[in-house]
Amino acid sequence: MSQPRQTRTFVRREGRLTQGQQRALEGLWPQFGVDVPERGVIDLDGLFGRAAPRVLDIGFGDGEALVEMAAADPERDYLGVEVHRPGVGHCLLCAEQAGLDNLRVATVDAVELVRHHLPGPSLETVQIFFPDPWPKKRHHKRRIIQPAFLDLLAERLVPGGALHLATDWADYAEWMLDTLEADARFENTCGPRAFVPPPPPRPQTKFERRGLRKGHQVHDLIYRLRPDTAG
Ligand SMILES: C[S@@+](CC[C@H](N)C(=O)[O-])C[C@H]1O[C@@H](n2cnc3c(N)ncnc32)[C@H](O)[C@@H]1O
Repeated sequence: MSQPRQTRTFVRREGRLTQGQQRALEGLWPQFGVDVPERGVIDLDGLFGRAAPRVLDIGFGDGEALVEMAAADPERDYLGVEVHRPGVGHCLLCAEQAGLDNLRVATVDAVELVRHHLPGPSLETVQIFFPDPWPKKRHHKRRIIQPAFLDLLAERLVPGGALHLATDWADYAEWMLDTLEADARFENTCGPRAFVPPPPPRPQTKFERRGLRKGHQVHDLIYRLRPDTAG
């Protein structure tokens, strides 16, 4: 499959905020929010107040699965990035209820965050659960999984770091396989062109439930950055 290089991303930022979400965005931002600088990389040790293995969750939606993962895994730090502000507000409310101190949230374009503001190699895991599928063929170039994005992830992941993807769109699952298997820096942890056998090692997400209700099959893929090819 020939795939275009990624040139720009298409994101939906706004949406109706509940009063609680609006209050959370204002009141809880100092505790959980990441003020991404106009230029330069984020000091992750300073942000989390410690040195620890780090997980980047791209497009966390309402954040409930992300909060569940962070709460169950206090030894690792979780950095979520999401542009849809109601989801961010909901995530902040959940993070406060869970009493988390290992979660931080950014509301910028994930591609820009990874490209310009994350030091490399700094991430033990990157997870992208149910990214926008862009099902029309003429929109495939908008999909976040692209060779150029893998270039960025290969630079930001630590040697041996994991890239965990999930989708409920069969065509996107094949696209992910084609893109990752063509990149010699990444190794499929389940064997060539294999999906992770169910159940996947992660909580169920909101969009996953939506897909299952529509009768979609869910596919998870976990790749590792080969240690000798780390960026
Ligand atoms: C289909 S939803 C999946 C949400 C969540 N992971 C789940 O499984 O419920 C995709 C999410 O990715 C977010 N998103 C899409 N492109 C993004 C980008 N470039 N940067 C940050 N978030 C993005 C959207 O706002 C949306 O909330």
